[in-house]
Amino acid sequence: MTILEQILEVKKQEVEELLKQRPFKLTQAPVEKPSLFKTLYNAQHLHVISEIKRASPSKGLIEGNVNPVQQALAYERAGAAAISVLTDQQFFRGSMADLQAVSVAVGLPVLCKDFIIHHLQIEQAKRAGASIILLIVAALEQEKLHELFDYATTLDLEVLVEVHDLEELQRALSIEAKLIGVNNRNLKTFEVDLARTAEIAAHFPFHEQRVLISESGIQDAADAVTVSRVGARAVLVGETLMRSKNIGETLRSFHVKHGEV
Ligand SMILES: O=P(O)(O)OC[C@@H](O)[C@@H](O)c1c[nH]c2ccccc12
Repeated sequence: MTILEQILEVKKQEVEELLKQRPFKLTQAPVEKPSLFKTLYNAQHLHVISEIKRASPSKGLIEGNVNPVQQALAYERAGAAAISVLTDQQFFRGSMADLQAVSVAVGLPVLCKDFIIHHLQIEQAKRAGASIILLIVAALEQEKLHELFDYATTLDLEVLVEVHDLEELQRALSIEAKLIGVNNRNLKTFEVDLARTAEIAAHFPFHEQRVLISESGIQDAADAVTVSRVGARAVLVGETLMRSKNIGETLRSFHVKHGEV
């Protein structure tokens, strides 16, 4: 079984639990967040979606003792475009409580980073204050992908649709996804290669109103230049920022000006 298959097995069990807890009570009205799409579409430089990531299946423990709110505030001060919060508990040591605390603390858009396979997870994310959810094309049948995308849209959530190859790009385009992320990490083998972004970019309809985001494996300014050159409007960065001793400096080093590289 690949790691993605293992994670999806656990997600099915989690959804069973969620079904028992239904209906959810909305404890607080979610706060209005700016649109990530608008920020990226109108930007003059490459933006950073900064991730709260304690651990991962590929890297093990990254920063187990992080205070998610302090980390998110540091990202906000440094000029992040959005905060991504891993909410998966078993494989990434995150939680919905992390997301909720971060969403209340920052004014930025907040992405619920999880493996979503059921609409109840989307409701849960919304309830915790997410303004964006992730849908991973490789984890979903096309019909389900479409259904979950439409459902999130009706809840006023933005949707980051994650792809890894050209076939998945076509699937994302066909549901009218506007925020499309290329995961440079293969979720089946953990292999990281920024060439994935270049490959997808070569077939990306930049003339339509869509933005391309390069996810995973961004380590330094040279990597940011590499993906910016092929047309990425943002990078999604976890580990490098989690380990950084100077978040402001690291993050700003990724703010490569468009058209100047
Ligand atoms: O820590 P990195 O290599 O900067 O990667 C961040 C992010 O792209 C990665 O966490 C990620 C991208 N897509 C995912 C899907 C599920 C879990 C995690 C991810």
